[in-house]
Amino acid sequence: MTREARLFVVSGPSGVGKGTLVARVRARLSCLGLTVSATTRPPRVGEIDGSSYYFMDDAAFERRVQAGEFLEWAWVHGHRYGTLKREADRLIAQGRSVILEIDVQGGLSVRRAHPDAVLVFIEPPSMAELERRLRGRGTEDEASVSRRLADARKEMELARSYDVRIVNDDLERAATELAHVIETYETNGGPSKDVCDQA
Ligand SMILES: Nc1ncnc2c1ncn2[C@@H]1O[C@H](COP(=O)(O)OP(=O)(O)OP(=O)(O)O)[C@@H](O)[C@H]1O
Ligand SMILES: Nc1nc2c(ncn2[C@@H]2O[C@H](COP(=O)(O)O)[C@@H](O)[C@H]2O)c(=O)[nH]1
Repeated sequence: MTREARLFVVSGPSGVGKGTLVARVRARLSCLGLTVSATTRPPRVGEIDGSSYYFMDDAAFERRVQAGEFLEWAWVHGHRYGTLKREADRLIAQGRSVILEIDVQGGLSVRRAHPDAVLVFIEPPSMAELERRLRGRGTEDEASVSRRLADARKEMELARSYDVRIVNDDLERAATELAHVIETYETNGGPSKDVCDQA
């Protein structure tokens, strides 16, 4: 059986728990790659350039857009965010499946470029719980919380275009569901053990 890498897009409103879930799943499926995005958003305390994001100003981002370096990019909550082609290509070249943790506009662009990508939407148990998580994280000022909650409603309307929807209620249960989705879609295309051992 031929074994090939797959692209998995994980989207959902800001604060729903995508990063937390993906970290859990990667601890279980150690071969899974995760792209580091580029953004014009200023770094938060503790974020590291090249690891959390590639932080860049508008001019640098625009130069990369013009040079065709992005697999996808979008305006999200007032800033630009994008996946550099080389980020995904580097991981795919290693034969590993790859997760892109990106917004819905970006997810739909990825599907156009890679029709076999699997799009997973993470939903909050309720809007009240989403707000609690976003505020509880302590990273956003009041204006940013309001903007992200307003954007959340629009993003959730696009969830129906996604292949799979997972409610992140109980973290452990949701992580098991996401890991199961990835393993299921990888059945005919998962990376070989050799690839994972070398990753
Ligand atoms: N199932 C859960 N139950 C309770 N709290 C959760 C759960 N999942 C994540 N959280 C918490 O919610 C907050 C937001 O999570 P996280 O930063 O992973 O969200 P995100 O979707 O990646 O956000 P963003 O898109 O802004 O990067 C964190 O404080 C995290 O600990
Ligand atoms: N289209 C893209 N969206 C992205 C990418 N990386 C992140 N994101 C989205 O941004 C929001 C906000 O992130 P934050 O770090 O400022 O909280 C996040 O929810 C993602 O949906 C990307 O490369 N492309």
